[in-house]
Amino acid sequence: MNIPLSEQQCQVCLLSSRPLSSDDIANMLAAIPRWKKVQREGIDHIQREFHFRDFRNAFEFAEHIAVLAEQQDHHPSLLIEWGHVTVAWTTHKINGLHLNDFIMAAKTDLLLTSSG
Ligand SMILES: C[C@H](O)[C@H](O)[C@H]1CNC2=NC(N)=NC(=O)C2=N1
Repeated sequence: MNIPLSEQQCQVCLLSSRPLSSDDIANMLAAIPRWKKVQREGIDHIQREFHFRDFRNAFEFAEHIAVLAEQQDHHPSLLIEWGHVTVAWTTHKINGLHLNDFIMAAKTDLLLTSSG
């Protein structure tokens, strides 16, 4: 029985780890349907835009993500704007997507419900 992504912990990613294949990415995106695969400078990321009523709420949500990132030692790209936070995950060490990125995306979605 698979453990939900949001309940998994990020693993140590080795330099020798290979980025996920397009098929793997497509399969794993099914578990986090609000996220989409994008390219930034030719590198695969998974990205989602969250909407809030103002800047303060956007900033507070981003703060929760920052705490999570420190806990898991896996860090996002965050764009914080009035009413919006755009979150993107990739694994810099391998210049591509890793299971850790999907774990963090699922944990990010959970923050939304817990941070209200
Ligand atoms: C030394 C530290 O563990 C590494 O630099 C971690 C930090 N956070 C990270 N975050 C992301 N997104 N990718 C990484 O490769 C990464 N590496």
